[in-house]
Amino acid sequence: MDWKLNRFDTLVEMVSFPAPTDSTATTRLQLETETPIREYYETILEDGSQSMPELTIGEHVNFLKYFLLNELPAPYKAYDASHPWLMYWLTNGLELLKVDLSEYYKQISNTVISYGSAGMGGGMGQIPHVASTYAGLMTLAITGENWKDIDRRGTYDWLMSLKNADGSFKMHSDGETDARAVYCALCVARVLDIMTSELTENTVEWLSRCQTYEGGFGGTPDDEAHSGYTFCAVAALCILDSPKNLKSKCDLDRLVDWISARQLPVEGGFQGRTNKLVDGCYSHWTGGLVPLIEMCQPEYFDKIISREALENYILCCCQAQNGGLRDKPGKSPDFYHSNYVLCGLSMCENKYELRPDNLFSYNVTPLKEPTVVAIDPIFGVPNGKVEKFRSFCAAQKW
Ligand SMILES: CC(C)=CCC/C(C)=C/CC/C(C)=C/COP(=O)(O)OP(=O)(O)O
Ligand SMILES: [Zn+2]
Repeated sequence: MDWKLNRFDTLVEMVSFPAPTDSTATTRLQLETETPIREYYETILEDGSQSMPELTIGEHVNFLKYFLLNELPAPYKAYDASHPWLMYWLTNGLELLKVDLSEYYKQISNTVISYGSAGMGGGMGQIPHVASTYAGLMTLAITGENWKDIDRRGTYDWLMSLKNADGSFKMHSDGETDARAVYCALCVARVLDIMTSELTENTVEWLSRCQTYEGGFGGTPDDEAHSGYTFCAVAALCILDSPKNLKSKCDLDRLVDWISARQLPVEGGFQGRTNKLVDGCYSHWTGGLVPLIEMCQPEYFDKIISREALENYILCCCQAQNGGLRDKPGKSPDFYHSNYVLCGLSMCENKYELRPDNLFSYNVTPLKEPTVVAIDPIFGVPNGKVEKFRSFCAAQKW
């Protein structure tokens, strides 16, 4: 019998599976993706002919700033229901890159508030949607403007209208129910300080039911585990109760194993679900789970994933030559990937620990000279922004 050490230095039995007799579309795609990445790493790491690339900050700033300040080209009409998302991805990406956007804060905020004050739509005149509202309010948390224009009572009543009896939420009136909706609704309720026991009744139980036999969470109970939904579910559990208590709300060990298994051995980046390809945005959706668990179980610090391998993937494979960050080599950069790859890089550069005196706030310690701003691991904006917005709201009547 063969034995090996797992990452907690415990002996485990090695299981060997027979080699597949034939390739499948999945294995072919995986090989097509990993082979050029392996070859590229070999030129850097083995013969030393190239050095590890740095974050090309200037190029990424130009890419994001151009699109923040100019009219979007025609192909972007597909984003017509995602105006608040465009504002969030571009503003947050630039803030993470330490750009001072204060001269544009008022203009950005006036645009965002035009999407609604008691739930925001995807654009002017569109029905309110929790994902648009999450993105819009996170943008306002960054800018610090127009906070008094938010109708908190109206937002609360609207969130209650989206609540299902089983504790879950719909994305919009008559819309779909999933873990994204729960995360977005709770982020909105927390930042506006309108969380009540009525709003959150049964929600922990519903989220717990989304954890699958694999250890990750599906969008709804019995769905396939996917890191987009896993991030939403686990971050939502952290909003409902301190990250310290995560282990009483889910099978934490299974979750930890599932997260570790999402880091691909050649690429170093993450996939979002079993047997799928690496993608830069999972640096946040999968990688963002790591600090939440490290805050709950400090002894797991740097044992769940390799931050170094993820940084290699981000720096070597996600940077487009002319600026912007992307899913993988061969893909074009976009705002969504630019933001979430930078969020992942920020997680790599910092250690998060719960404060002993307040289990909802955390100390952030840089692990090295940071290239990007430290992110709030639950809300996805620079650390401290949500608490400032929440304190402002807590001092107002509603
Ligand atoms: C707050 C908020 C709105 C969060 C969104 C979370 C998120 C990213 C969910 C992902 C949903 C999903 C099943 C993608 C699969 O896409 P795919 O099949 O194209 O990708 P894959 O092959 O990598 O699984
Ligand atoms: Zn992606």
